[in-house]
Amino acid sequence: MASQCGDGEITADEESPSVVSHHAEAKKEVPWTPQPPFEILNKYASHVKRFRHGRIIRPAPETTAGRSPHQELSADSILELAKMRLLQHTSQRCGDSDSFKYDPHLSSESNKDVELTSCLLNAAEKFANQQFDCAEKLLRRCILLSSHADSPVERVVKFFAEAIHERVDIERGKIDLHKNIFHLEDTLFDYQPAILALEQKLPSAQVTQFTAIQAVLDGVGTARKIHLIDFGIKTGLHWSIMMQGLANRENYPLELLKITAVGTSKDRLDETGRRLSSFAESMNLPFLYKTVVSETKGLKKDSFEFDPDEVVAVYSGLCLWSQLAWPNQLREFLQFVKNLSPCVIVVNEIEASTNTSVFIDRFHGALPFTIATFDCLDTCLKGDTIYRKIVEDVFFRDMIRNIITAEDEERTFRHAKISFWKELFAEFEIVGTELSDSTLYQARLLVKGNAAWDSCTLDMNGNYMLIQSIVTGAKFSDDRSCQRSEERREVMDGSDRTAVTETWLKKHRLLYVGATRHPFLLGIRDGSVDFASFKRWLGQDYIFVRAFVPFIASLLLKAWKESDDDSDVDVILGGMAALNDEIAWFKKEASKWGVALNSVVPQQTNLDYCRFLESLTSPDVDYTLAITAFWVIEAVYQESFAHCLEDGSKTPEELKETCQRWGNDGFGQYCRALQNIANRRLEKASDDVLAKAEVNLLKVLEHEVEFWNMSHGV
Ligand SMILES: Cc1ncc(CO)c(N)n1
Repeated sequence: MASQCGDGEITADEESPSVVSHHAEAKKEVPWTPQPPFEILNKYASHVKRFRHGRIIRPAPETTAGRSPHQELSADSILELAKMRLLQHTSQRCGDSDSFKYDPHLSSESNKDVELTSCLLNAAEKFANQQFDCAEKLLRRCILLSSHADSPVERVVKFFAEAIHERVDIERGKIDLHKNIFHLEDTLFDYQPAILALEQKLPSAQVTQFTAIQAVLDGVGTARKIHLIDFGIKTGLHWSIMMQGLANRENYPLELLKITAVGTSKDRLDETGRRLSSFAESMNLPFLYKTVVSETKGLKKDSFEFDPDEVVAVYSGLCLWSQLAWPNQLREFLQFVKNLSPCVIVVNEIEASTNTSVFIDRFHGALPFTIATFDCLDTCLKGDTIYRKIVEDVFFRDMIRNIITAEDEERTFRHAKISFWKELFAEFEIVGTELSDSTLYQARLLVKGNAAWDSCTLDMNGNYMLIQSIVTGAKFSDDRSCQRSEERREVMDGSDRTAVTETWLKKHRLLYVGATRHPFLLGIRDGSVDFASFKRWLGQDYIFVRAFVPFIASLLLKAWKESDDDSDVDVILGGMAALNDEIAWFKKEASKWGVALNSVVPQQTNLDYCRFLESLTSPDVDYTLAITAFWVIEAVYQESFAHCLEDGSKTPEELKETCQRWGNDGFGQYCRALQNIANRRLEKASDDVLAKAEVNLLKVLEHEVEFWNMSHGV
C-alpha cells in the first residue's frame, strides 16, 4: 500500500479535468478493511515534508533574517505572515498587484500563498466594511491567482474568494439569497469511499476513533450485553475496530453487542448494518443491528428497543454541530440522550468558532481551521487525490459557502468552542469524566509514533481531549463527556489472575500493536525498508543487547534467591546463553553491513531504555516485576519479527536472518515459558506489585515504540 502514495506517482488529479469524473470513479467500491493504527500510518510516512516544515520552520513573522533561501512555509506560518503583511501595508488596497513584495527567502510557492492569503484577508475586511467594489476587485484577483489551485492554501483561498464573491452579488441584489440546502447524510453516503479514505488516513480521525472506542470500552466495562446508540454512524468503521477489541474479551464473554443507528435514510443505515453484521459474523461476535429512521429532532424513546440487562453507551461523532442553528432543539436532544441513562456518552466535535452572526468573526473562525484541514488532507490523502478532491470540493466547498453566504437558520454549518460545549453539557449535569490512563497513553503514542503526525498535539482541557493541528486556533477536538452509572473496577479474582498477562495485553492492545506492528517493521515486511534505518537499528540494538546482559544476570540472581520453582533459573539461563550467541551474531552482521560497532554512539532513546533496564537490576526490585518486564521485552521482538516472516511477507533476503533470530518458533516457545513464569508470579503478587508490574509493561511497550521510532528515523 505504501506505493499508493509514492512520490513519483501520476495522480488521477493530473489526468482528469473534471470533478464529475472523479466522483464517478470514487463511487466505486473500495475494500472495507479496518486496520491497526500503525499500518495506516505507515502508508503516508513518506509524505511528511509539509508537516515537518510546519514543525521545524516556525518563522518569526516580523523578520526573515536567518532563514535559508527559498523556504517552503507551513500553512499556519503562511496565515501568520499574511496577517502581518496586511497590518504592515495598510496602504496597499484594492488588488494593487505591484504593492506585494516577494520575500526573497521564501520559495515562489510560499510567496504566492502569502500574497493570496493576504489578498483574501483584505477582501473579507473590505466586504465586512461594505466596500463592495474594492472587495470585488480583490476577490477577482484571488480567484485568478488561485485558478490552478496547486497548494492547499490556494484551494482554500479559492473557495473562500468564490463564496465571498457570491455574497457580494447577494448584497448587491444581483442574485437571491441562495437556498443552501445541503444534505450531509446524503453526501457522506454518496461519497462513502472518500469518507472511508478520510477516516482511515486523517490523524485527527484516527486518534478520535481510537480514543472514542477506548472510552466506550472503558465505559461499558465488563458488561456482557452492550447496547451502543450511534447518532451519525456514517460508515460504521469505528465499531468494527471496537468489535476487534470485544472479540478478545475472554474473561467476560460477550453475550450481545447491539448497535442502534439513528439516521434519516433507512437504505443507508441498512447498508452500514450489512457491513457491520458481516464483520461481526466473521469474528463470531453475537451481534444485533437496529435502526431508528428519524431526524434527531423529536426522537421517541419507544422507537428504541431496550433490554433491562444491557448497558447503554451513546456515541455522537461529528453530529451535534448540525443542531447548533437550533439551540432549543439541541437542548431537547441532549435531554433525550440523558434520559436513555447511558453509562457513557462519547462526543466528538470539531472545535472552531463559526457560530456567530458577525460575518468577519465567522470568517476568521473558519479560515484557519479550513487551512489546517486542507493541509492535512494534502499530506494524508496524497496517494488518493480523487478522494481529497471530493472531500474538498463537495464537503468543504459547501461548508465554506454556507458559512460565508448564508445567514440565520440557513447557516447550518456551525462550529463552537469547547467552553460552549462544556457549559451546555453542564446544564444537563453531564460532566466530563477522566479518560483512562491507557486511553491517553495510546492516543499520545499514536500521535507520537509517526512523523506525518508531527503537526498534531494532544491536550487536555479538563477532561476533554483536544487534538490540535498546527494552525493556531484550529482544533480538532475529541470532546467526550461521559457519565457513569457505576464505578467500574477491574475485578481480578483468583480464577482471572491465572491469565494476568493476557488480560493486560488485551487491555493495552493498541499499544501492543503499536510496538509490534510499527512502520519500521511493516517496512521490513513489505520490502520498502530503508537499509540505512536497518543499519541504524543494528548498531543501536547491539548497544542495547550489551546492556541486556547485566539485566539478565541480575534477574538470574533474583530467580535463584526468590523463585519458588527451580525451572525458572533454567529458562533464564537459556536466555542468557542465547545472548552470548546473539552478541557474536551482531558483530558478524554489522561487518556484513559495514557498520562499525565500536564507533556507534548510543542515541538518547537507547540510553533511556538502558537506564530503565538498569533500574530493574536493583536488589530492591521484586523478582516478579523484573521477570514480567523481561517477558515483555522478549515477546515484543518475537511477535514483531515473526510477523515479518508470515505468509505474504516480502521481507528482503538480506533481512530474513535477522527476522529468524527473534521470529523463530524456538524463540516463541522461550517467550511463552517466560510468560508462564510471569503469570505464575503475578497470580500470587500483592496489589502493589501487580500495579507496578502493569506500569512496567506499559513502560517497556513505550520504550519499544520509541526504539523503533529512533531506528526508523522519526
Ligand atoms: C530494543 C530491544 N528490545 C528487545 C530485544 C529482545 O532481545 C532487543 N534485542 N532489543
